[in-house]
Amino acid sequence: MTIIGLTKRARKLVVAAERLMIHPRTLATTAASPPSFLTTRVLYPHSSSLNLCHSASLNFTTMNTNTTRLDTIFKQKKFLRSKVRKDLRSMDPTLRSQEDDAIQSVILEAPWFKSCKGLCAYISCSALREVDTSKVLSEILKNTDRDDHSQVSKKLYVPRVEDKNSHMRMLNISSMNDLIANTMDILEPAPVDAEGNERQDVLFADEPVDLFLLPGLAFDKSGRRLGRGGGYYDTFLIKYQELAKARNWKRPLFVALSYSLQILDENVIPMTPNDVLVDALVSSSGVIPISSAAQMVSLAAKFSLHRNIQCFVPGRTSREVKLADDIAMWLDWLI
Ligand SMILES: Nc1nc2c(c(=O)[nH]1)N(C=O)[C@@H](CNc1ccc(C(=O)N[C@@H](CCC(=O)O)C(=O)O)cc1)CN2
Ligand SMILES: Nc1ncnc2c1ncn2[C@@H]1O[C@H](COP(=O)(O)OP(=O)(O)OP(=O)(O)O)[C@@H](O)[C@H]1O
Repeated sequence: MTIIGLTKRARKLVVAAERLMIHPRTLATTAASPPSFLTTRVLYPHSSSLNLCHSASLNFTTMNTNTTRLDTIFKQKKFLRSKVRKDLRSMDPTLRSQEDDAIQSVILEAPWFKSCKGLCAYISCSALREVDTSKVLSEILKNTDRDDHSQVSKKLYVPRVEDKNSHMRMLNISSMNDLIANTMDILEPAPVDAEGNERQDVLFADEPVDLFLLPGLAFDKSGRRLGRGGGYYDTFLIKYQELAKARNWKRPLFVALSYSLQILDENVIPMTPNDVLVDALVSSSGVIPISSAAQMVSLAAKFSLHRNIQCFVPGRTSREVKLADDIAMWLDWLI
């Protein structure tokens, strides 16, 4: 890739990134047109009768139609969840463990992970057949404990379910001993630590997090994510996006962890306007960047590698090396 070629491509990405910063990444605001399944006749069963309605009953009919449409989407989600759960249950344990290791190695080596200073991650639950996060978490916590600066020390927040109305908090932990099993048998932090101090809630922290590592049942390469149906994550991600916008913080990267069998064809995962798209997927084959923000990160990583090689190419002029340095700095600033 030439430097000139890179700047042109990078410029396009900046425009895309600016658009991304203006619009939060919910399906309602980012999709140029509704996904095909939202416009099919199946989901608009009463659309032909709408024209015949008296205007006074139009609102009621529209509400009814929307409810029917949502009901259908939730039914489709439920059906898909059962299918993926079944596939996960019959996944070969050796393959699962290989994918767990590969996914975690990809994360630990990723520049966006190495450089991140704060993140929200889930505590994987083997009974739910979730991609394992134990190695990633122990790397993060090892670093917090030892204060060994071989990598950036990271502040870790993990989920705690507060009630059944999709209310979840992300609380700071510094050790796996801070966790206890909840009624769903998922490990989560108690609201107060051993000294009786309230744990820090990421929504009240002075510093932003750069990254979310997200669980889910199914994903696709356009960023759709099917959760477990509680609405906890979508509600939280929207709240965090609003907070970041109000504080003028850079929006964190939303990265979902996925076994290969959980990556479905595009347009198969039904979506509602409240569903939040992810920026990237990590599978055992590597990172799949989706949003322009994620593509920019991946581009910067590739360029930084390219630059390191270019600096040592005999015959490279100091002007070219300087230009490469400037672009790398510019990309660092941008992402
Ligand atoms: N590890 C982890 N922690 C998490 C989540 C998650 O998905 N994974 N959450 C993400 O929201 C929140 C908790 N939400 C959850 C929602 C459903 C189930 C669950 O056990 N679902 C069963 C089916 C239950 C049913 O339908 O009756 C399942 O999926 O098999 C667990 C957690 C917060 N913490
Ligand atoms: N038929 C329905 N009508 C209205 N709301 C529903 C219906 N079925 C489920 N919900 C609610 O919609 C919310 C979001 O459900 P959704 O399927 O988007 O969750 P999810 O994306 O799988 O979960 P999460 O965000 O935790 O990963 C939940 O609070 C759920 O209770």
